[in-house]
Amino acid sequence: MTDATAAELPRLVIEGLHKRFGAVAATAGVDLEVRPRELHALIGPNGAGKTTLISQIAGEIFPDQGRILIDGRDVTRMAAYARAGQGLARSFQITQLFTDFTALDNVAMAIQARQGGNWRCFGSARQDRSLREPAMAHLTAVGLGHRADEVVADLAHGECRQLELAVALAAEASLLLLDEPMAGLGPEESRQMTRILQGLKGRYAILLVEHDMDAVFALADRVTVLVYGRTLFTGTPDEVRAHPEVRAAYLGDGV
Ligand SMILES: Nc1ncnc2c1ncn2[C@@H]1O[C@H](COP(=O)(O)OP(=O)(O)OP(=O)(O)O)[C@@H](O)[C@H]1O
Repeated sequence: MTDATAAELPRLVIEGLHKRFGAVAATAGVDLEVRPRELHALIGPNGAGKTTLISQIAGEIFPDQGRILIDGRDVTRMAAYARAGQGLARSFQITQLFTDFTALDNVAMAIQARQGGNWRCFGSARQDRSLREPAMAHLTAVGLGHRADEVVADLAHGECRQLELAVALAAEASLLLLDEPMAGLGPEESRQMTRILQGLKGRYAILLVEHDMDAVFALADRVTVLVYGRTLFTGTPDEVRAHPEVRAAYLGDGV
């Protein structure tokens, strides 16, 4: 393989993924590719299977059929923690923040965990510049540098979202699964999160599940539309807006 072809290898490939819950086919044949440094949005009506798909990519549930490849490596049966070693991080629906610690502490702990450190020794590590400096850089990247010394319990909801993103970045993730980052945010917080994701775009491969169509169309390089657990269409935001079946199945509903 030449360097050029290696550079173009998709970060994430989903092939023919199926997952049933009893009678419900939550994922019923999904194909999807996320290219290097692409921000790829996943949209679809409620119940289309978006979260089920993200959970399979993260390794929290296993598919019945199909394959998941990260950087060409088959991870379909790999445990969730091992996928983190492949550069994968999921954020927003499952992240646990330590509410009695500061924003900076939370990010520093994520770095320490990534390095194989022990959180019980964290008190002494708080003063460790090798943790604090990169932690501050991640906080700054998500627009939270000025709140570094705030205890998490005192942060606003939107700021916790920003911190969760910093924690994912601290895990040295290069392939981010972002599950509804705008959920529960007010209009100004959503715009702030859109600006933050715009700043991360091009530095990471991102698969973004989001119902906020303004954010999706502002951010995405490409969009995949899921309907009834299947890939209906993948294209640029303009192609998705113009696609008759997508309009009928999703956008035409005034979503
Ligand atoms: N653990 C489960 N057990 C049974 N059914 C499930 C389970 N998880 C999801 N489902 C069903 O699978 C289908 C897809 O659900 P999923 O949450 O993946 O959709 P979604 O596109 O993320 O929806 P939303 O936009 O509302 O979050 C739904 O019919 C849901 O009820």
